[in-house]
Amino acid sequence: MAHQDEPCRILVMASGNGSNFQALIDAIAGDAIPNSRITRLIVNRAKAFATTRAEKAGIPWEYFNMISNGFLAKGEKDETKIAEARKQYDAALAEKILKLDERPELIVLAGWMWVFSSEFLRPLEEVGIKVINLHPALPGQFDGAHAIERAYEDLKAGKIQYTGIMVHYVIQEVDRGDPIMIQEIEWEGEDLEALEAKIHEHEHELIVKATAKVVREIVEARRK
Ligand SMILES: Nc1nc2c(c(=O)[nH]1)N[C@@H](CN(C=O)c1ccc(C(=O)N[C@@H](CCC(=O)O)C(=O)O)cc1)CN2
Ligand SMILES: NCC(=O)N[C@@H]1O[C@H](COP(=O)([O-])[O-])[C@@H](O)[C@H]1O
Repeated sequence: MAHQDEPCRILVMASGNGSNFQALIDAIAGDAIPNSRITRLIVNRAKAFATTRAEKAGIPWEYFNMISNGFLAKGEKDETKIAEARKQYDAALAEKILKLDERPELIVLAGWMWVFSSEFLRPLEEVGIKVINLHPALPGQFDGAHAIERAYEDLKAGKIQYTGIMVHYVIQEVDRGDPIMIQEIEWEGEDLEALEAKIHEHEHELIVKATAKVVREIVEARRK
């Protein structure tokens, strides 16, 4: 448990552009997320631009990938081997995080495109590390990857009248953890590219507000 007045240690995980990671960097610098520090970025894709953002912000980062780090041979198609490799990768990733000199109090998945098994989630839960995720859909609407594209198809088909985004706690069931913050987003007939841009703008605000809320809860819990 961190000392009462120490900054809340946040570890961010990303797989791509990292614009939400950047929103967190900027929010902490501008005190929109008070008394916090991003101690590390972990990416699972070598070309994730999030690493450039980390470099510019002076945040340590590392690349950790199931194939590149030797848990599965490239091109392996055997489902049993893949399933076992995923578990070993997840367990190793959790162990890596738990062994950090600066163990995080909060992990934020900011465009982390990898489904975690209990081999990752359980060891972190056991020591009280919270894991939260930004997802570009409303609870129970479009779980999983490519949510915006799927929402767009249903909007065009008139199956839904609006979409939204959320930040939620991460449990094993993908995108079914308790929501922390939810925001509905109107569709005004724009095309997919414009809708994605609008959603991303709202995401950059929501991830900051939701992270700040969880940080407050963490800091308050230290005092108990
Ligand atoms: N156990 C959980 N793991 C993750 C959660 C979660 O709620 N529970 N949230 C996701 C983030 N996410 C949606 O918000 C998500 C990301 C990726 C995928 C997915 O299908 N990934 C594939 C690989 C896809 C690719 O590499 O392009 C996979 O893991 O095999 C689904 C949902 C983060 N993890
Ligand atoms: N299922 C998870 C998922 O789809 N996450 C989405 O990845 C994007 C990351 O953007 P970024 O790399 O620019 O932050 C964001 O739109 C986020 O909601």
